[in-house]
Amino acid sequence: MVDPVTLDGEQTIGTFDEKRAADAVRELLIAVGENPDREGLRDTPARVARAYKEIFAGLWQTPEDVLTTTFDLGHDEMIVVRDIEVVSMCEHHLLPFHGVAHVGYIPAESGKITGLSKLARLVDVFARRPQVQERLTTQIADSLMRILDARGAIIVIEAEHMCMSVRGIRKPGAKTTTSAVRGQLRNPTTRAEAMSLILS
Ligand SMILES: Nc1nc2c(ncn2[C@@H]2O[C@H](COP(=O)(O)OP(=O)(O)OP(=O)(O)O)[C@@H](O)[C@H]2O)c(=O)[nH]1
Ligand SMILES: [Zn+2]
Repeated sequence: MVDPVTLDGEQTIGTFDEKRAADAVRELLIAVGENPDREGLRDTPARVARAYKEIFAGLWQTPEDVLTTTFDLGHDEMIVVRDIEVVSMCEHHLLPFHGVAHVGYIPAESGKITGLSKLARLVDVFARRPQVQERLTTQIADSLMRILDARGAIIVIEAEHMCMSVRGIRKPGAKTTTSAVRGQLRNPTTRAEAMSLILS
């Protein structure tokens, strides 16, 4: 058994236990009144366990793991990547929420920037965990500020929550927008410029 790892100095977790997850899914099937031994469900517990391992893979990664490649391009102005597809799991119901993330930052004066794909990877590190949309948004912003020494960061996430569409209040199509703004992007003019890039 691997030692528990500490992520972002805030979270201590164990390993993904595939057998335990499969046993739990089997129990769940029994609890809902199904027969987990019927042919169609026989492989389901193991399959669901593998799916959860993938869906929650972000629990095994740190933002530092993906923001490794940095260049000094002498570019110290705002960079925005729009419409990064995001799929995460609401921690209240373990149902997906999905939508898009827009990620912008102002690099450190040194011009330390990261590869564009790394911004999408950063989104995934935090999305692939049991989440709430607000925390997902702030964790991305805080990582950019901390790891890239960014002078500013702005993250906007628009998502639809399955827990609001397929159960409970049942309002398909309702979208939730969250934002996190840090550093120089709190300045109203800079923020407005970022928002115009995000919304364009
Ligand atoms: N703020 C926030 N709330 C969320 C998120 N995902 C789900 N929720 C909400 O979490 C709340 C949980 O409320 P509870 O009253 O404990 O659970 P519930 O009885 O299943 O609530 P209903 O969904 O209203 O039926 C619900 O209002 C969800 O809509 C999220 O990312 N952020
Ligand atoms: Zn939910």
